[in-house]
Amino acid sequence: MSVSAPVIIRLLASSVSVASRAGKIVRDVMSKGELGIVEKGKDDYQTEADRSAERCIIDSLSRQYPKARIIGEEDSSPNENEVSPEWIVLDADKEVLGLECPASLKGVKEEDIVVWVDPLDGTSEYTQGALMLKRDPWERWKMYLSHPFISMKWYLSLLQSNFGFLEHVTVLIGISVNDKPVGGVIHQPYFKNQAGSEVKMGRTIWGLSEAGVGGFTPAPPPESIIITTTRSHSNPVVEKALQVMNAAQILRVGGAGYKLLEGKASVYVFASPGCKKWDTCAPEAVLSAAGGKLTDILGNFYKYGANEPKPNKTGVLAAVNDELHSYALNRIPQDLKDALANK
Ligand SMILES: Nc1ncnc2c1ncn2[C@@H]1O[C@H](COP(=O)(O)O)[C@@H](OP(=O)(O)O)[C@H]1O
Ligand SMILES: [Mg+2]
Ligand SMILES: [Mg+2]
Ligand SMILES: [Mg+2]
Repeated sequence: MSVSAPVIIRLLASSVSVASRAGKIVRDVMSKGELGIVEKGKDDYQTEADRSAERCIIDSLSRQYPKARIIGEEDSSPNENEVSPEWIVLDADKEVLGLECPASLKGVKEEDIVVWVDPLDGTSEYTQGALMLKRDPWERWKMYLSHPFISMKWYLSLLQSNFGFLEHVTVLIGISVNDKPVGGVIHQPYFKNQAGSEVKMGRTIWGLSEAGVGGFTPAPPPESIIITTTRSHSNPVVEKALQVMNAAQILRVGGAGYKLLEGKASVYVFASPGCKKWDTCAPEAVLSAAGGKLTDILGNFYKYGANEPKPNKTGVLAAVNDELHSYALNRIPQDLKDALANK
């Protein structure tokens, strides 16, 4: 790797490479079918894929950037004996390495960086996707019975959904400096790239402040207001904030990363404290590098320093441009904003 490139560029390039490897781990765990689901809290689950992908990312990055602070959702402390050598990725994406570093980021030192890692965003959709890979209806029913957190309503919607919701799953690596997300990687393990008759799985998108985005072409926003929100963590306050938007359509999809990528929606509204810093750091960096804005429901930016609280207590409001962000912010009633702020 070019040691002459500024550390932000090298770290972003390393993150692009390791995110693809983590995506392969996510697919491999699913193919094996042993998900190893652990309940962390209410509506909050972890699988073997979350744990292994996190070890792959954190070990790979911390070996190369020992002075950066790296924080992962799953808190899986690196243990030399458990990390398979194939999970250590030391190469770096060539396209990102060749980027011109913005002047404001050239002087950033490794110790100034905080990296927020969500090894698998959309765990609910991932575990539900596993059901759909069971072709035998009896096997599928038995697996459903071992997923006590999937309601009958969801089960029926899954049966209608063909491929489940695996496309909603992403791997997120967000890079912050001075509390601000400046670089982000969003990898989609189940994105299908059609090359002739061959299908290659996986796509990686990156964004760097003042430099732009790569790995995809941002679509122009839809003409009418289309909102995206949670599929699996709704509640009456979340619904109230959606009703006031006067939206032409509401798309309910999984994961924080996927909502901002999908290209079909222009605003993401989530009036709930459920998302954490690892859910929003990479998406905020990519969105803002593409001209969008992500704040809480009150319109304030979150801070991404290592000692900041992990929960995004006052919800998420994101839009593809400032105008739509202001529109959505003004529509949310003050009493709802106060209720979240005082929770
Ligand atoms: N009420 C809640 N409890 C736990 N996690 C929540 C939550 N609401 C949102 N989240 C987290 O925020 C991310 C996006 O949520 P959603 O898909 O509902 O929009 C998910 O990340 P993970 O899948 O990485 O855990 C999810 O777990
Ligand atoms: Mg989780
Ligand atoms: Mg997440
Ligand atoms: Mg996660």
